[in-house]
Amino acid sequence: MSNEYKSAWEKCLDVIKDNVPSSSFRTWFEPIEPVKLENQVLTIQVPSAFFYEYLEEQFIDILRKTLRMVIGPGAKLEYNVVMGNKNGNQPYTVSYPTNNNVKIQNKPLTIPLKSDEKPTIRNPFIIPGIQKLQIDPQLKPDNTFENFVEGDCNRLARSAGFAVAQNPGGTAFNPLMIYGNSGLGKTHLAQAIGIEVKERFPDKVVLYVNANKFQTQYTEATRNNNRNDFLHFYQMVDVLILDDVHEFAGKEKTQETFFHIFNHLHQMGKQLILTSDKPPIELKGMEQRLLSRFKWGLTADLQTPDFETRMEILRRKVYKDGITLSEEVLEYIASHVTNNVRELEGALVSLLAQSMLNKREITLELAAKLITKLVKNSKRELSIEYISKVVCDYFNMPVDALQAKTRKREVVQARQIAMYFSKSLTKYSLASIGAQIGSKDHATVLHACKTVNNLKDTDKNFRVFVEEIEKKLKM
Ligand SMILES: Nc1ncnc2c1ncn2[C@@H]1O[C@H](COP(=O)(O)OP(=O)(O)OP(=O)(O)O)[C@@H](O)[C@H]1O
Repeated sequence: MSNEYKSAWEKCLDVIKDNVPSSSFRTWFEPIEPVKLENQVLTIQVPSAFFYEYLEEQFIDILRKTLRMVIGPGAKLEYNVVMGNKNGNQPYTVSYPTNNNVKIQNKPLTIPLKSDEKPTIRNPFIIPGIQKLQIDPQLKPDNTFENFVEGDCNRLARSAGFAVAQNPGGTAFNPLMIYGNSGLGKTHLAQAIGIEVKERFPDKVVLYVNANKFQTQYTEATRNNNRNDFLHFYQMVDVLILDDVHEFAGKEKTQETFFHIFNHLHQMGKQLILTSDKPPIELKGMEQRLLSRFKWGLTADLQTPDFETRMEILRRKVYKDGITLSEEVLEYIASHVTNNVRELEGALVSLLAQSMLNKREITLELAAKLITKLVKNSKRELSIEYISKVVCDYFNMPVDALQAKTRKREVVQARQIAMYFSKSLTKYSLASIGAQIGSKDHATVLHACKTVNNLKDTDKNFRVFVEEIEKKLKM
């Protein structure tokens, strides 16, 4: 008698298993625990509010029919939803009835709340007002394969990406990790895969998110006790594109959460696409178990495009914008802006803007004048490694000294200056800088920046060091 609820639920599972895809069964039914069966009301426990909603939204018909078959025509379902506790870590459960008598289409995507509870946040990408769970993939429509110029610099990454798009989750390239310096097309290529998947398989759930946004969402979810919802949301995605994964450096909790999402998706045969500014082996401040997973699939780099590829990128852009430009002007741009596709596009845009503003034809002279200025003023992308090297050279110490666990005054000072310039001259986060310089946390970097600012104001010698290093860095 006491185990009646268990055997009833097992019978239900036998029926459900034959009627839903096996991946759905594993995700949405295996985690359910039967709790009790009283007066034909079966209570089941689900891990989150989101889980409850999803079952009600997607599986209510099969649940209802199965319960009636197994328990009888008067069968009803009730949920115990596990909630995070606002004041501590102990989870607690809240009971919800199923919407047995309510038409699902009319049911809003919210749960009845106790008066003192704040509404739980739904997943951040759902398009409001649409009842069926739909996700805006967050892809920029121009970032297609068609608009991505192929060259020796990107051939491997592009073909791997294309293969993944034909058969997401079904190739050996899982995860596909695309890495390369800034402005070389990582985001474009990763999104091209997403766009192609959506075109070929419109029902697949594709999602692009950059690491910073993921981190912010995770922090919000933790603050609002919605971590389970957050996890479940990401675990539903078929193709997850995570851009700039190096931004996770030093963020242990976020890495841990992503690790679970990664494992779940990979196990379920879902596709992961990651981008980074470095190959996994050079990523600092990342957990080893995460790095080893990054290496499971294919790691492909994007290199600086050669002259021909740069010319083709310019020609396509000019053609797309309906502008005519002489080959010699294009050649001038392509031979002077060499490191970065974003800068190449930027140079072209500035040239067009100048010519429109001054109502002047774009001649080679105008191009030469503008590009010389642009190249001279273009801020070189500084890396944390480069900054560390310049600082250590200045103080005549080996660059490894910054990583040493020492409190020697000169090392601490050099480390603080390297942190200060990394914060002011790169777009890395405090956590990422700390992870790369001496494995410190974000608070240490913040403290370093404050200390350097203070000493610049109060200590003349120190100010001279900082100014001289700054000159070298900006040379
Ligand atoms: N092979 C290419 N063909 C056409 N356009 C390209 C190509 N590579 C890059 N681009 C264009 O260059 C610009 C910068 O590319 P993207 O933003 O993808 O670079 P990224 O490597 O992700 O840079 P970051 O690391 O700074 O985010 C975009 O406008 C993109 O469309």
